[in-house]
Amino acid sequence: MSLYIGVMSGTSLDGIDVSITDFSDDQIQLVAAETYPFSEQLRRDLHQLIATARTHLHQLGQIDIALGHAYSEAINQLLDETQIPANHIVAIGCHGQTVFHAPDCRYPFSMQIGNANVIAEKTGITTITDFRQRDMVLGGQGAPLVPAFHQALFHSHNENRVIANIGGIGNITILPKDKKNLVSGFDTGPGNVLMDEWYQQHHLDLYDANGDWARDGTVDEELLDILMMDSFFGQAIPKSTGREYFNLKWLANILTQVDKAIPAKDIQKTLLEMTARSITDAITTYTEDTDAVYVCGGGSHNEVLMNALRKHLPGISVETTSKLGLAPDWVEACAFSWLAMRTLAHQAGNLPAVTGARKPSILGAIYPSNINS
Ligand SMILES: Nc1ncnc2c1ncn2[C@@H]1O[C@H](COP(=O)(O)OP(=O)(O)OP(=O)(O)O)[C@@H](O)[C@H]1O
Ligand SMILES: CC(=O)N[C@H]1[C@@H]2OC[C@@H](O2)[C@@H](O)[C@@H]1O[C@H](C)C(=O)O
Repeated sequence: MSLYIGVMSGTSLDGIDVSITDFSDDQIQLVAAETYPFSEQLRRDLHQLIATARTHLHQLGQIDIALGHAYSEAINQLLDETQIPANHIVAIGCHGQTVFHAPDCRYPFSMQIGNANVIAEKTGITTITDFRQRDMVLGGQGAPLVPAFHQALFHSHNENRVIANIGGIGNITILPKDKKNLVSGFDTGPGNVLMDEWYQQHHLDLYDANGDWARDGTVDEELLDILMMDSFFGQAIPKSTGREYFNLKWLANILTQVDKAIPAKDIQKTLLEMTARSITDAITTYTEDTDAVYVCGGGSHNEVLMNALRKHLPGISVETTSKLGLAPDWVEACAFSWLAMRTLAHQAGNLPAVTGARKPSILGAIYPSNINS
């Protein structure tokens, strides 16, 4: 056994995904996975930090350490539930919580918090984090990073595949069956983030389960046209984005350009349609002869969204990654355990064709355990 842990808490702030994967004998086998909720306080602090992009350094330090403890507790809980001793785990790959992603400024950076000193100490397991910034030093976007894992796990010689992750933000990986054609991938824009934020304005829950609220709404074509005019959608690749750009302020600004009152659930349905269209436009623009699209991330549970994707991709099969043997909720966490494995093996984790980096690079910072070493 060659067991690695992956930890992902993504842009949706819906919790901490922890996976245990076995990479022995060149296989990629999910052993166990679970999502653990943030405490209400931590979720609120993270949300405020991300939504306002403002903080005191003291508070930032506190949230960084608190999140390190929350990750450690989640990891230790999964080890407890599975009865796997910590010293059977080679390493943890922890994505951390993105609080700001700025790939296109003078000194590009991507800030993930969740202190890895805490994780290495509280779990007794070597921890790897800060996966994005080395790629950015090399001129890359630092994102998306999962395409290399998608290639390792999901590439097929018989089928032209696209993997579509629909988390808070959406991103696709294009996997041509002919290996001579390069694997590519990029962020497509908002996944669930705007739908979530709009839903939270009108309900007490965090998201529109199964798309039930949107289901009864009607797409407002005028609003959709304005939403789709955003320059990010037409921007050349490589590209990546985040909540610092696509957020309620962005939406409010666009709503002022529509000279009429639109019912809230019609806005929800229009946001859903924008997510679907931005993904399917990206697929039709950048691929030829796609046979199948496999969806992962929480958006795969939204029936209305899945049907919208199908409507815009006639003749192409649209399923979830479960069909390929890995449930959609665990793809990102597994990807970061795989990236940790690559780092320890001194192998590159980024794909320059995806991020735009000048060359492949080993990614991440290693925080060695005291117990295993
Ligand atoms: N049953 C469901 N019905 C509809 N939507 C759902 C359901 N379950 C999850 N989601 C959506 O998926 C989101 C979480 O997705 P996921 O965990 O993939 O995002 P993330 O990892 O935080 O984001 P990212 O990939 O951008 O980092 C929720 O916020 C919600 O919008
Ligand atoms: C900066 C950042 O955290 N980006 C995330 C986000 O969520 C989806 C999309 O935007 C993707 O680019 C990336 O996450 C995945 C894990 C990635 O790097 O592939």
